[in-house]
Amino acid sequence: MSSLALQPQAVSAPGKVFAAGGYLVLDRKYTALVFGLDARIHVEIEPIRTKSGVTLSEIIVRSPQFRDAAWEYGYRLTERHGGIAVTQLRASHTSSLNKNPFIETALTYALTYISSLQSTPIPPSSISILADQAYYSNPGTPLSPSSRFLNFDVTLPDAHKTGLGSSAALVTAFTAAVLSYYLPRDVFDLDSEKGKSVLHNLSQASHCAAQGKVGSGFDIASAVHGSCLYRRFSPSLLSSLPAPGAASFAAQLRALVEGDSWDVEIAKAKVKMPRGLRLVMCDVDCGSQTPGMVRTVLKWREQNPELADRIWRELQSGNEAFASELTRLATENSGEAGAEKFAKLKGIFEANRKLIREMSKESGVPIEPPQQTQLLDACSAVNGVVGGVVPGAGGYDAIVLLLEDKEEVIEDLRKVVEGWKVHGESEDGVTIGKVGILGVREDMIGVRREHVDIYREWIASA
Ligand SMILES: Nc1ncnc2c1ncn2[C@@H]1O[C@H](COP(=O)(O)OP(=O)(O)O)[C@@H](O)[C@H]1O
Ligand SMILES: C[C@@](O)(CCOP(=O)(O)OP(=O)(O)O)CC(=O)O
Repeated sequence: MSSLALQPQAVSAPGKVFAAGGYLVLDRKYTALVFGLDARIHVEIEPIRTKSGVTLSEIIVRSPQFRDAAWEYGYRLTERHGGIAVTQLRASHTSSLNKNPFIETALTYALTYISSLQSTPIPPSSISILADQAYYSNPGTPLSPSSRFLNFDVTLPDAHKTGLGSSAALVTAFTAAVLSYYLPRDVFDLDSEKGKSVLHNLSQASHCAAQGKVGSGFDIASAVHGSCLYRRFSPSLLSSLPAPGAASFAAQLRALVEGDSWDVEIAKAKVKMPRGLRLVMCDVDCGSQTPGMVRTVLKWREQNPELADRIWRELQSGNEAFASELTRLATENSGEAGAEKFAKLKGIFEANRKLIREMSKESGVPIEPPQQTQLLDACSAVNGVVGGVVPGAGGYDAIVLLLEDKEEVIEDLRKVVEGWKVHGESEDGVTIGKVGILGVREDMIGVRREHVDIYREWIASA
C-alpha cells in the first residue's frame, strides 16, 4: 500500500431515537422501531501532516470542538495473528493519559480487519471528529458565520449529552472512514450492501467491546442503515471472539465480520414517515438519573413471566400496528384529511403508552413516570400533535413527539413546553426542570460519504 495512493475520506453517521420496543428488543422474539436523526457525527481521515524531516508512525485522532480532545496512537502487527495492537502515546512525560475507549477500540478492530485482508504496512494518518450541535446541550460558538460545527469549549467529560447515541454514531463513522481510507473500493465499498453489512458487524463488535457489554445493538444498526424495524442479533455471536492481541483474533474477527452467522434483521422498508409529519424531540432537565432500570425491569420480568409476557406481547403488536399505520399513511392515498387522517395513529399511541405505564407500575421502574405522563398529555393535546412517548429505556430525561410538520404546530408546542411546570407534588420526589425542543428530526438515511471540504476550517486550525 503506497501512502501516495491514499486519498482523504470523510463519512458521517446519524444519531437515533428509539421510538418503540424499549426492553422488548433485548429479546429476539420482539422488535424495535428506531428512527435515524439528522444529527450526525462526521469523521475525516487524511495523510498525517509531518514537520519536514520528521516521520511519524502514529495515528492521531482529534475532536477539535472539545478541549484537550486529542489521542495519539502507536500501532504494530502482533504475533500469532493477534491483529493490530494499538497503544496510546503520551503527549509528554508529565501528561496523564486521557483515554477514549470508543476510539481506541474502533481503531484496533478496524486496523485488525484491514490487516487480515492485506499484508502491506498501514501508513500513519490523521483523523478528525466533528459532531452536530444536537448531541450536546452545551451552547457552542461557530468558528465562522458559515460554520456548520460549533466550538463547545469544554472537555468531553464536561459535555452534557442529549442521549442521541453519540458513541454508536462515532464508532460507525470512524470505522467506515478508516476502512474507506485504507482499503481499495473493490475490497470495501461503503455504498454496497456487502460494505454496509461488514461495517455493521465490525462496528457492533467494537462498540460492544468498548462498552464492556453486549447490548441490543439498535444504535449501531440505525447509525449504519438509518430508520428501521430492528430485531437484535444473538448475543452469543460475539462471545467466542478472542480478545485483541490474543492468538487468531484477526482471522476470527474477519470470519465473524464477513460470515453469515449474523441473525440480525434490519427492515428499512417497514419504517416510513408519512408526508406532512415529523418527529420532534424534547430534552428534559432532571436532577435524577435512574441507574439499573434495564436490570430491574428484566429481573421483574423473570419473576413475573405470565404478566410480563402478556404486556410484552401486547406491546409488540401495538408497536407493529404503529409501524404499519405509518407505512400505510406514507404509501396510500387515503383521501382523509386533517385530524381524522391521524386518528388511528393517535389511538395507537394512547394504547401503547397505557401498556408502558403498566410495565412501569408493575416493575416499579419509572419508564413513563407521572411527571412524563403530564408532559406527554399536555403536548399530545396541542393541535397538530399526533402523539408522543418516552424514548428508549424511558425515564425523566426526554420525550419524542410525532406531529404535523407546520411552523404553527411547533410554535404552539413551544408555548406548552417552555416554562413547563409539573403540577402537584410528585410521589417519588423527582422534579423535572426545563424542557427544551432539540433541533433534530428524523432522517431515513444511514451512514454516508461526505465531501472532505466541509471540515477545512476545523482541520486547518487543529
Ligand atoms: N464528539 C466526540 N468526540 C470524541 N469522542 C466522543 C464524541 N462524542 C462522544 N464520544 C465518545 O462517546 C462517549 C459517550 O458515549 P455513551 O456514554 O455511550 O453516550 P451516548 O448515549 O451518547 O452514546 C464519550 O465518553 C466519548 O468517549
Ligand atoms: C432499554 C433498551 O431496550 C433501550 C435503551 O435505549 P436508549 O435509547 O435509552 O439507550 P442508550 O442510547 O443505550 O442510552 C436497552 C437496549 O436495547 O440497549
